[in-house]
Amino acid sequence: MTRPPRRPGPKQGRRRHPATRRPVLDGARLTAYDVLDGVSSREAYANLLLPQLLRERDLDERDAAFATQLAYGTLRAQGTLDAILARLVSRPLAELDPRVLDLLRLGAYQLIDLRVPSHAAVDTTVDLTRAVVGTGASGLVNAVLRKVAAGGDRSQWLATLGGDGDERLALATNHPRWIVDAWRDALGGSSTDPAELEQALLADDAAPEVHLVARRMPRDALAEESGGEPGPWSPYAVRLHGGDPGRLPSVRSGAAAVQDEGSQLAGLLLARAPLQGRDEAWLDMCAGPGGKAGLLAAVRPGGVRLTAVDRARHRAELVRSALAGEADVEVLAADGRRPPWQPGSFDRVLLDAPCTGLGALRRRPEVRWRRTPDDVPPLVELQTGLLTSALASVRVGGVVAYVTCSPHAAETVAVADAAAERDDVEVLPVARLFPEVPGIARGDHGQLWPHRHGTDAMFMALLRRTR
Ligand SMILES: C[S@@+](CC[C@H](N)C(=O)[O-])C[C@H]1O[C@@H](n2cnc3c(N)ncnc32)[C@H](O)[C@@H]1O
Repeated sequence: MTRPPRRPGPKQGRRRHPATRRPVLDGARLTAYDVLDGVSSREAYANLLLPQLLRERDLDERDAAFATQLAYGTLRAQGTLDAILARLVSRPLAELDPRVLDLLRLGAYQLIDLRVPSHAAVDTTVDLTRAVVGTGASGLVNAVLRKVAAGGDRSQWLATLGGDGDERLALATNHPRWIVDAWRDALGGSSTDPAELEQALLADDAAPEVHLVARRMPRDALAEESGGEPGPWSPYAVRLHGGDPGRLPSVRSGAAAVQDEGSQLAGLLLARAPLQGRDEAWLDMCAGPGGKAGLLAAVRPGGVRLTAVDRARHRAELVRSALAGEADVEVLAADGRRPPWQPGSFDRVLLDAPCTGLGALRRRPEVRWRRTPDDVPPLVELQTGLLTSALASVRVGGVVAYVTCSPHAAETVAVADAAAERDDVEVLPVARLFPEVPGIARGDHGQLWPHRHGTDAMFMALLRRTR
């Protein structure tokens, strides 16, 4: 959505003396700025901070949509915006007042991606600068943004920035270089079709549709209530094209919930896995905040007891709320690597491991700039420890589903394949359990993709204890 500024109102076109000009701040832009500031100064998560600010400030629907577009769009495009700004600011960007840098990004995003008329984008950002930083900084913001506007839109700026193939791809798709490399690697390494890689990265950057899961109600009833359509892969999924899912009575009651269709398939993987012998005890080893545990509780056969665990006490509490009203469930705050249960206690174990989240960037716009390649090795160590414990927790003949919301090879295939080298573990092919989902096989494991499946890039491996 691109819209002209609503304020400062009727006098907008008139020339005024800067000293006497009293801007009325634009609620949408101020809210978007506050999100950027929260992300950069307090490491806030945009997907948590923005809804909170929208609620507190009671913005109307139009302003709320514009604030969302500005905040998320600016965060996603940060790498490209910074590459442009670095050409126009004489100091290194890191030496700027962080508030000024955020304001420059917000203005530049409107100019290059939304094509807001330059006077509107520049004037509103200068007003915002005066209000949140002071008049001193407004001259710099004004001058730099005028140069951004003079350089044209995104495609003109990309041509100006130049760079080699991968650098250009990173800028064009709003990803850091190392994530471009990781996605290529996951899609097939050097034999990856460049057009598919670009499509995948663009899909990873696009705002996702909202997916619902019908947990304790028929899916058709949820589709009718929400005005959405049945999802193509999960028998429980409904895809929404708009609207606020939080207002739906079924979501409020817990009969349905918001859950990416890929996450639903990850839960279903555990439920569908072939098992020999008893099927009575399921474990969700990293359950917070309880999305997959909620689905497992709903789809388990009668008589199955579900234990849901999270190391973080507050996340375990969220699981408790997600499972409220369910019988035969137990929620524990515990470290999955030092389990309070006996070895071999469970028939099925879901390990939805903590990971870089590189497959869910579309819903967490700032994460791509916060993560670095250095985050990967400690996560791999944690994932490996948790998988070892998951395999110890499952009985002989039982199954472990290892899942990440990342396609990065080190935390997916490498972790699962290392475990599969043990002489008491066998790999079960994932694609066989999802014949209705094309293009899911990643060797014997499974991989969903935003550009193929319209889901997060979830990785899934299925391992069976053989002795
Ligand atoms: C990817 S999230 C799980 C998402 C969840 N399965 C869902 O669908 O809502 C990973 C979770 O693992 C938890 N975690 C991290 N280290 C852990 C550990 N050593 N033991 C148990 N849980 C852990 C984190 O607190 C986080 O809630």
